[in-house]
Amino acid sequence: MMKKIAIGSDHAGFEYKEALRTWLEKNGYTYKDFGTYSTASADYPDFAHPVANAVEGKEFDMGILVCGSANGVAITANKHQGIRAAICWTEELAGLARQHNDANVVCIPARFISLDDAEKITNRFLTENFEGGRHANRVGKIGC
Ligand SMILES: O=C(CO)[C@H](O)[C@H](O)[C@H](O)COP(=O)(O)O
Repeated sequence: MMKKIAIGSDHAGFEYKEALRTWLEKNGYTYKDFGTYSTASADYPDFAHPVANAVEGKEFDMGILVCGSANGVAITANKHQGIRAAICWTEELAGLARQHNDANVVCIPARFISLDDAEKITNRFLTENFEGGRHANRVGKIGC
């Protein structure tokens, strides 16, 4: 069964979010777009909190957040008890965020990576499995 995805960005991530929505559609994912809906200046917590709430509430399986550096959306999402948000700027980091950290939100720095890399990161994050074992113990100690 395909995962249900919550996606959001601020203005700096808007164009990549739009492209990632197309990528999600092409690849058969169901998603909800939590905004922003234009390149007008916007505040990343207004989109990161709703995406985090949707994943935390188990309405969606995973989240994708995009802003300029990915720092703002990651800091915001990680305020939520059930969220493990990881900033990923390579495919390998996306794989590790899933394998070792069971991350459930990927945070993409649109101003620092290519769109092609953002798509590869998204694909890896959504398809990689958590390894469990020693990592399950460590993730358990995070407390979320
Ligand atoms: O992480 C961020 C903020 O902490 C993001 O990179 C924002 O997208 C960035 O700050 C937006 O900057 P702008 O100068 O308002 O376009």
